[in-house]
Amino acid sequence: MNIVMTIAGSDSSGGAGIQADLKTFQELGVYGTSAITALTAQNTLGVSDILAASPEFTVAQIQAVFEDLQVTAVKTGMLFSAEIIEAVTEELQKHSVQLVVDPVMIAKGGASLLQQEAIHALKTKLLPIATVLTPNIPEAEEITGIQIETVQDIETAAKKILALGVQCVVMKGGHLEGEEAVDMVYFADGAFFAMSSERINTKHTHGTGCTFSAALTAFLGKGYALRDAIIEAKHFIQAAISHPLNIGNGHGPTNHFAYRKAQVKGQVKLH
Ligand SMILES: Nc1ncnc2c1ncn2[C@@H]1O[C@H](COP(=O)(O)OP(=O)(O)O)[C@@H](O)[C@H]1O
Ligand SMILES: Cc1ncc(COP(=O)(O)OP(=O)(O)O)c(N)n1
Repeated sequence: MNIVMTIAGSDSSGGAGIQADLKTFQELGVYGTSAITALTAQNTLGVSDILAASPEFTVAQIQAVFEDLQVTAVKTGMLFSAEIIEAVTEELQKHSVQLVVDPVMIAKGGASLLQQEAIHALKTKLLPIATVLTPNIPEAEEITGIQIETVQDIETAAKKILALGVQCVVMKGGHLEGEEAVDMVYFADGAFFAMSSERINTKHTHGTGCTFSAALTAFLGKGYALRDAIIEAKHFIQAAISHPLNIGNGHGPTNHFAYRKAQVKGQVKLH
């Protein structure tokens, strides 16, 4: 059995965070474990409260799992504070795992899920040990200080991120405009490719980034090569966005159960 882990915050409404990750893991046939960094009181309209775990308790969860189970791939989501990032990095450095870092910063409703002063720790501690970083455009802007408006800006920002030590960066284009949702993938060795899929006209995109990075982690845990895992994760999120559940009064969740039933072949084009 392939065992993977998510280190992230709990979303009480189940569309993002730990809940989205575990549903995605289950759907992709890997065994999901978790370390919860924070509880959020949240629904499809927004986040109303946050209770962070201590760095010590976050690490205790990771240690309990790793002492007993053979985890091969880990993702991080909401990490909330510099103290949690530092503690998680120190612990993960002891293990040989593929690490997907989703640099969760702001929820769709505008709530801050990462303290401003934690961005330095993300860049200097966690990124150097990461296999792949999956920022959306605002997150890439925050990490690099570059205002991203053009494809050239995306490339410049990606190169700045790779210089921090991560092996690969997926610049997610969900926040851009256009008929296609385009993600651009850059590797430290200079390789590059872009993936595009039809942009679905929907407000039900709560947890898209969490779900994409969880699917990527699951495919890495199953032994896929990094490039193939990224492409298959894009298929997974496209299926999840294309088959809406239509629940809640705000930004509803994606459908984590659509991938197996949906016809995903040909939905993602590579450039
Ligand atoms: N409306 C959409 N239609 C199709 N794909 C989308 C849509 N919105 C986001 N995506 C895809 O979902 C994934 C997550 O992207 P994004 O929404 O930018 O992340 P985040 O949730 O971190 O803001 C990316 O692969 C992106 O291209
Ligand atoms: C607990 C928790 N973690 C992460 C997020 C943000 O998830 P993301 O996938 O970036 O989705 P949106 O916030 O853009 O919908 C969250 N809301 N809660």
